This record gives sequence, C-alpha cells and structure tokens, in this order.
Amino acid sequence: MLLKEIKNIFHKELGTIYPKEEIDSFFYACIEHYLKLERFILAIRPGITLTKEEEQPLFEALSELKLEKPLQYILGTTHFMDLELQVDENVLIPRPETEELVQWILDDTKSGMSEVRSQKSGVKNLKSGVKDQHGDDANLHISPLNILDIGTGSGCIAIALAKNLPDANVFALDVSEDALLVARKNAVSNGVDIGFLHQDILNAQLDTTLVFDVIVSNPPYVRELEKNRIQKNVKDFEPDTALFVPDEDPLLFYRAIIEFSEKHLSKNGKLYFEINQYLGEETKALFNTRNFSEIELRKDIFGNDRMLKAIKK
Ligand SMILES: C[S@@+](CC[C@H](N)C(=O)[O-])C[C@H]1O[C@@H](n2cnc3c(N)ncnc32)[C@H](O)[C@@H]1O
Repeated sequence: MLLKEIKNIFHKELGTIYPKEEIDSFFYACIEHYLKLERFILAIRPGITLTKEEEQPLFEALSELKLEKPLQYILGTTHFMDLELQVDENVLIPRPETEELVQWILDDTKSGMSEVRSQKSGVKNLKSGVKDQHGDDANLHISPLNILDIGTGSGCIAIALAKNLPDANVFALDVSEDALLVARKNAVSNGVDIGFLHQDILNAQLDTTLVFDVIVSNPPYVRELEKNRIQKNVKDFEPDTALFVPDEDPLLFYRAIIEFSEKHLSKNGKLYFEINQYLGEETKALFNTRNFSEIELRKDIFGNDRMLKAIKK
C-alpha cells in the first residue's frame, strides 16, 4: 500500500479522537520508529509503497492509538531532557515539568560547586598558589555529592542527574519492582551507574548511616477527586501507584519524605519536590514545624505551582 494512503487511514480512523496535528505527529513518529523513515519522506517520495510486512506495525500502532494508549507505551520509548528512555505500563511517562525540576537541581548544584571551588582555591592560593591546568587548585578535593531520587519510576530524574553530574553518587528508590526493572535497563542504556533501592518510602528501612546531600522526589500526588480532570490515556494506561493519593490525605508522601529527610539528609542538604499544582501552599506548610529553612515554591512554564525546594538546617 502507498505510505500516503496509510497516512490518510490514520486521519480517518483517529480524526474523532485527536486533533489533526497530533495525528500527523503520531504517524511520523511511527514511520520513524518502525521503518526509520524521516518525516519529509512523503514530500520527496510521494509514491513510496510499503510491503505487507512493513505495514503491519503501523496498523498495530493505529489499533492501540484508537484505544487511546499513549504513543510512548506503544513505541516503548520516550525522551527526557537529552536522554532516550524505555517505558512500559509499569512506569509513569516522564513529563516536561519534571525536566524543569531536574534543571533546577542542576543549576543549583553546578553553581554551588563552582562557589566551593572558587572559595577553596582562593584560600589555598594564599598558602600555596598551586593551580592545575584549568586554574583550579590542584590539591582541591571536593567530596562527591550523594543524591537520592525517591519514587524513581523510569529512572528519568536519577539518570538525568547522574549523566549531568558524573562525579555524584546517585541512588534511586521505588516500591515497584517492575518499575525498578525498567529504571535499571535505562541506567545501563544511558551508561550511568546508579544504586537502586527497593523500598516503601511510607515505611522506609534504610541504614541510618546513609546520608544524602540532595533528595529529590516526584511522588504520587493526584487526588481521586481530580480523576475526572485527567485524560483517558493517563487514567486507563499509566500505573495507579505512580499517580493517585487518597482525597483525605493527599500529602502523605510529602510528609513521609520530609520525615525521612530529617534522618537521611545532611546539614544544609537540599530537598526538592515536584508538587500538585493545587496544593502548593499546603505542601509548603508541611515544613512549618520542621528542621528546614528557605522553603521556595516555583512555578512551571505553564505558570502552575509545580516545584518546591527546602534546605535542611
Ligand atoms: C509520579 S511517579 C514518578 C516517576 C518518575 N520519578 C518521574 O518523575 O517520572 C511516582 C513513583 O513513586 C513510586 N511509588 C509509589 N508509592 C511508593 C512508595 N510507597 N514508596 C516508594 N515509591 C513509591 C511509584 O512506583 C512511581 O514510580
């Protein structure tokens, strides 16, 4: 069959469910993924014809798109920052808002490291004046950062941090063994070394000597009452354990992670959260009686309260 005919079938079959531009993007993502064909192929070879074997995965993807299965689960892959990650229905599909959270941590951490470097090399300079080829103190030893990602899912946060902070020791924790399996594969395919922990954060049993400099979490935060605002493709296909919390106690994970951080975050260590946009002030208030300072709420690119940072006293 002609490729352009298959494109028309995509539009005919999906036209009542998705906008035209989205159907185009599904179609081009499918031909790129299954057939390694660029999206401009139809412009340069309008008569391109596929064999039955080549058509088959496109029609299979079409049937799943009709059921509103997310394209990332159909293709089994997605992008997060500059990473390619494997995803399946055991893990949440990483969201762009979470990229903003990771970028916040990277900006803070990189500027923190250069401050420490310049302070230390300044002091040392007075005494020895020894510099390496980059102008840094040759004897300067900065101990590696220990970072923990709680509720790692696909591993997106932990892997992006490990990739961008190659000197850090990164750990990632999840209650779901199936999610950890996916995260492990993603760590391998992206060439990073991560310590995985299978734990329930609501009842964590971690050695008290394990202390982190940065703890980050995007825990489940969608209330049952918000379910009807959520699109069918999220509700029907993404894992409930990754998404939902009870209406009567929507911040249970935040409370547990703050308590955990009282024990496992170093002095001046930083805690970062992705949060429910409707519960920004309530989440911030959880820190009122806690041993934290400089609580900062931040909005995402859509203008919603989405991130929070706190520093352990
Ligand atoms: C919102 S998803 C975030 C996944 C990933 N970090 C991301 O940003 O895309 C929340 C994750 O928390 C995990 N989770 C749920 N309950 C948990 C618990 N009690 N202890 C540890 N992890 C839990 C889920 O399995 C899921 O992977």
